[in-house]
Amino acid sequence: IEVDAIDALVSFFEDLSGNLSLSSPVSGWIRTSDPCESKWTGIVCYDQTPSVKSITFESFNLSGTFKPNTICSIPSLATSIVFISLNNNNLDGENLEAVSNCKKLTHLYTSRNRFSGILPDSLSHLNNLKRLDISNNRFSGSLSSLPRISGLIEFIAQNNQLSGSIPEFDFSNLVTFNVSNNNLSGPIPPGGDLFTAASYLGNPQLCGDPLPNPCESETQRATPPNAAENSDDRKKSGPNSAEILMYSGYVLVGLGLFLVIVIKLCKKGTKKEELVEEGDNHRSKEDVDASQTPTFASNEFRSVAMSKSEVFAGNSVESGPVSSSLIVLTSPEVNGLKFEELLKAPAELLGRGKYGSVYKVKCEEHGMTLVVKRIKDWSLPSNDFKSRMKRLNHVKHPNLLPVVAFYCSKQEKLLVYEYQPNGSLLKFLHGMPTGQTFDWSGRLGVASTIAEVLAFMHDELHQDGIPHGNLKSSNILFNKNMEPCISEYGLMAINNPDNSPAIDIVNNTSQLNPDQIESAFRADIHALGVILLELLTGKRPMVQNNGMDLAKWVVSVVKEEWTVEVFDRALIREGASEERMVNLLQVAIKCVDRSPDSRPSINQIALMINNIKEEDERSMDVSESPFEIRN
Ligand SMILES: Nc1ncnc2c1ncn2[C@@H]1O[C@H](COP(=O)(O)OP(=O)(O)OP(=O)(O)O)[C@@H](O)[C@H]1O
Repeated sequence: IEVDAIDALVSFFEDLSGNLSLSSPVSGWIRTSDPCESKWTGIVCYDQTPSVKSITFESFNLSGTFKPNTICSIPSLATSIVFISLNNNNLDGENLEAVSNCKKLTHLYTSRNRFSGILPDSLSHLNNLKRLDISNNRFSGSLSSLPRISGLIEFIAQNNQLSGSIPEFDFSNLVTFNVSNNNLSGPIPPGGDLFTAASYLGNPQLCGDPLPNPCESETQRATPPNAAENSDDRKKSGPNSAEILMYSGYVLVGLGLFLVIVIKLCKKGTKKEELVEEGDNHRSKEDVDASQTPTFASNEFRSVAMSKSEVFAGNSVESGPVSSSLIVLTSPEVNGLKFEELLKAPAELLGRGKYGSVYKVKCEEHGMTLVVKRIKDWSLPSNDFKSRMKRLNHVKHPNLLPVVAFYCSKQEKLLVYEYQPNGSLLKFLHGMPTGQTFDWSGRLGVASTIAEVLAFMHDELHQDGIPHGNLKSSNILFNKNMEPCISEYGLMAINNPDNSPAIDIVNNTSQLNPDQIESAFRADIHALGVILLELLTGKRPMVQNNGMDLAKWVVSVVKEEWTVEVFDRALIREGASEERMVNLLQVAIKCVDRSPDSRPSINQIALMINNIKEEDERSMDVSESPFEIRN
């Protein structure tokens, strides 16, 4: 790295750090060392060229000033830095408009600081920006220029003092958008209703869909003059009371529908009520006759569903309040599948997990095989479940298995996925027929993909408080191209490896406070660490011979300096690089750290694993040269 860039970085950090002592030790950041070679804290460099890729100082208690001009005026830094995160410090800013000279920036995170003043217009020159988080500061001014950033997929700006109207963003491109608790006013622009009211609440002068208060012209049209007082009252009492009114309406509609269904069922006579036992399910005789083969449908599910067999295709999940018999199909591939067909189709029990049973269901007419997961006793209220489904449906990643349909009632919830023909990572690692191997580069590829998907999902769903909650090797499935996909994101109770009383046996994130949600995300990191350990050791995550779980066992062996002992013999035999296995092991051990706060962030983990993978790929290229000696 050039001297002027090093000088600029050191001055930049001096300005950031302020006078207070930092919450974590920082190494490097002196003029006599190189940021990439000496691995300065908070700096990540590119592998191929020694230049700075990202600067991350999250929760360091930095109390100085963010002066982007110091780094963004140096061409080599301005053209290399893509990621800056200064979340959760005590920073203020100076000459913030200069950040627009860092033209390559894709991520800019400045949440939870003391930034104030007008949000610089020049941010709109950051053409590559994908994610911008300025939440929880004191920024003022308008948002008018931001829609010019065409590729923006995340804009998080709640809890500031922003004013003026909301401009016309390309909402269909945004996956996260939150401007709640500002001073914004006027109507929510077209497309803004793709997000829920939570994205807009706390701006008393904002109106229109999805907020409960219509805009003035609409109010005048809808309410007689003598009702104006009432509508004012409603505004004063705040959106919560209005929301309550709205939801009460939904409840009434739901009750109405429920009554209709019950009456219809009664009219159908008692024939259907003759139940026969089948395993732990009660099924009607008629149903048993209809399909001699076992199906997955419980009587409760079947009776409600059969009385109202509907297929709701495409984005019907968006269409507002729904009755408890609703099944929503969100994938074009399953579009057109009749609900009865799904119910009657032959089903094979794949397993009974902690939270329910999983069935493979063959819908022959459609040439499709689906998987239905039946969860019992998940206390998440139906409305919360539906809004969670809606949110999850917005977040897509090619290596994340989406829910293609769902059903919910108070007693049970059904989730439908496409069947993945190549089994799970658990099976791949621990149930391979002898003679077959799962080689090092394959394992490293899986590790890097899972970390990348998890980083993406955490990024997308952190605001919503939705972690995976049940990440494990049986939930990593190989698709038809043998690519690993994470399944069951955000659907289950929260794993609690730390046995923290804070999140003990809670299965409804909406009941968690922010600290508990944070713990839940950190529990995902622990779970990822266990998967990395399974990949490295080839051992199951369960209790080992001596009564320890895998993480404890690995940590104890490494402490005794017998590190090589932990690796899967197959990897050693294959001649996998010991150095890179140790590097991955170090990442895994950090992930399973007993103190959740000491675990690295998912973005750091994804970067570290990716670096190991890139190094591995490079070494393979070079090793093809006859002069190369492999380590
Ligand atoms: N979409 C799918 N395609 C193929 N196999 C699947 C699919 N979903 C789940 N499975 C497999 O079905 C089996 C049972 O799944 P289940 O989710 O019940 O297991 P689990 O992950 O051990 O339990 P739980 O998630 O309830 O803790 C597992 O082997 C899983 O890999």
